[in-house]
Amino acid sequence: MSEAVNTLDGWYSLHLLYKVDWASFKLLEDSEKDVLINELKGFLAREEEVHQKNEGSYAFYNITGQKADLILWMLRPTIDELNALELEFNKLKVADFLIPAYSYVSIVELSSYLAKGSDGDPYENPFVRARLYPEVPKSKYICFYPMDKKRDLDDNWYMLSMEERSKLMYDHSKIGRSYAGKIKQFITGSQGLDEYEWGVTLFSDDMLEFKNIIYEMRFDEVSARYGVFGDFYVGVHLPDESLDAFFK
Ligand code: VOV
Repeated sequence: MSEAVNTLDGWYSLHLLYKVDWASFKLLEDSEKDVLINELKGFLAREEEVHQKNEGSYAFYNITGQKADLILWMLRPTIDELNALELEFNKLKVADFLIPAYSYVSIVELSSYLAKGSDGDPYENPFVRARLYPEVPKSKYICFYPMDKKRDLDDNWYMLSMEERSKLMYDHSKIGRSYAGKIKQFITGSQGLDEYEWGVTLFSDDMLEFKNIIYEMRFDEVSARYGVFGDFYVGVHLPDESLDAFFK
């Protein structure tokens, strides 16, 4: 059996994607829309408060295309908190007009392929903590997709030796690092929690950078040989001040 990689695991992660039932929504009076939008703003303000206190984080974006209209990404120390938050969100008035499109449960993950052995508890290392309990940025654009590593007989990531996987991950990280300052990436592990093995959530102020990095990585062996991808969701940041324009 190949040696399993150790992971450091941070906040729990829940991606919720919804379509808006515009036909029903448009029948509401403006005053009813205002009540609903204000209630949603209250929910997001509470998310922002938690984010500011570094007790969790979140992102709220308008998805482009017909797969969904909205993505709400929430991070918390426990799955119980995410479970309660999902319930709270579903009880908002706006949820009467939202149709679930996709959801993804995972945990912020840091693998040890490239870790330099260091003394002490890694969970106390400030650099590690910043990765495991991250501040999600409010970049203009988001790109989210789930993915697997292949388990075919000929190409099986899980049957490679630790040395081979570490070498491949090193090459992967070299490409990733060339996008420093352009893309912020969050890898969440979902083995045993959801359909795919990882969620990839990227943020950038330039949508083209998503295409650039993902295309470049396709030529790298980790993705070219072993990457299996789910649906891609891209979208535009939906800050508080844009909610009225979005819904009305
Ligand atoms: C800004 C871009 C960027 C950077 C810097 C980066 C770097 C790194 C490092 C250093 C490491 C390993 C340590 C860790 O941090 O876990 C990883 C790990 C990982 N990555 Fe990555 N990745 C990026 C970006 C990036 C992208 C765009 C993708 C999607 C691949 C594609 O073809 O669409 C991806 C995938 C992953 C995955 C699935 C893992 C976990 C693999 C596993 O088997 O455990 N990643 N990644």
